[in-house]
Amino acid sequence: MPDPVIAIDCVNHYFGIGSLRKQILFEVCADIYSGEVVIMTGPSGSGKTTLLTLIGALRSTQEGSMRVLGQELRAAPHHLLVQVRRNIGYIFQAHNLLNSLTARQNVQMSLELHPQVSARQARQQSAMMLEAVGLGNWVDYYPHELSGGQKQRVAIARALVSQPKIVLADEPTAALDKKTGRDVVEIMQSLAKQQGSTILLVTHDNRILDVADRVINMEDGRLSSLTTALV
Ligand SMILES: Nc1ncnc2c1ncn2[C@@H]1O[C@H](COP(=O)(O)OP(=O)(O)OP(=O)(O)O)[C@@H](O)[C@H]1O
Repeated sequence: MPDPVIAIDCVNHYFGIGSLRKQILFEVCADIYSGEVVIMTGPSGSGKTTLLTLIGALRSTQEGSMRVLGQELRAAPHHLLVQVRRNIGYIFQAHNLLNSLTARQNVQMSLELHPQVSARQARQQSAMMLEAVGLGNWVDYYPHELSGGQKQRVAIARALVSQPKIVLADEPTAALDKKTGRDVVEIMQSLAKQQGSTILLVTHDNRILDVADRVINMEDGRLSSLTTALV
């Protein structure tokens, strides 16, 4: 068995201090391997987003071990966290596109963290990625000129253009209708399979569970045993 790209061991997490301190995650353990599409489900407030932000090196791991791409994140210095983040594509429910930039410029932004990619290559790769998500005719449009589904596709293109080893997606279909939501997830799945990326996707949307290789469930801060593949 190869090493997991994400190895979570006995992670606890707390919010608040003093008498307000509250435990949110309880002894969470999971191993996620290269190329896997894993969906995390669970009730609102159960701790899914918290876990995703810990994996994404966006929040400090307090207790336990969180190894991402071979790097221990707990107590890691800032520059190592930044290095890990460069290998992760993030897709959040609020797509966070910059309104003053076109679709292509929004996508291109994530390549600016990669100095080995020239500006010309970045422009070309961004346009190609938008083409891949079905927005070839929309590269020069601004976010306010695009529909919710189109904006979400721009966010996917932005997350995938740098060929990240890991894609973390939090409710990527929440604002979308059934068909668009499914399209968006299938695009993510096929692009990630082509690039060999690992996808961890949080969703309440039962209709997309079949794209997963595995489904894991969070309840009251505890990750329940992994179910076998649904496909
Ligand atoms: N910054 C914070 N400070 C204090 N409590 C927080 C903070 N962020 C989240 N929480 C609490 O932690 C718990 C887990 O929140 P989290 O967002 O991880 O859940 P979730 O499973 O992603 O929920 P949802 O499906 O509604 O997004 C909730 O009780 C929430 O109120």
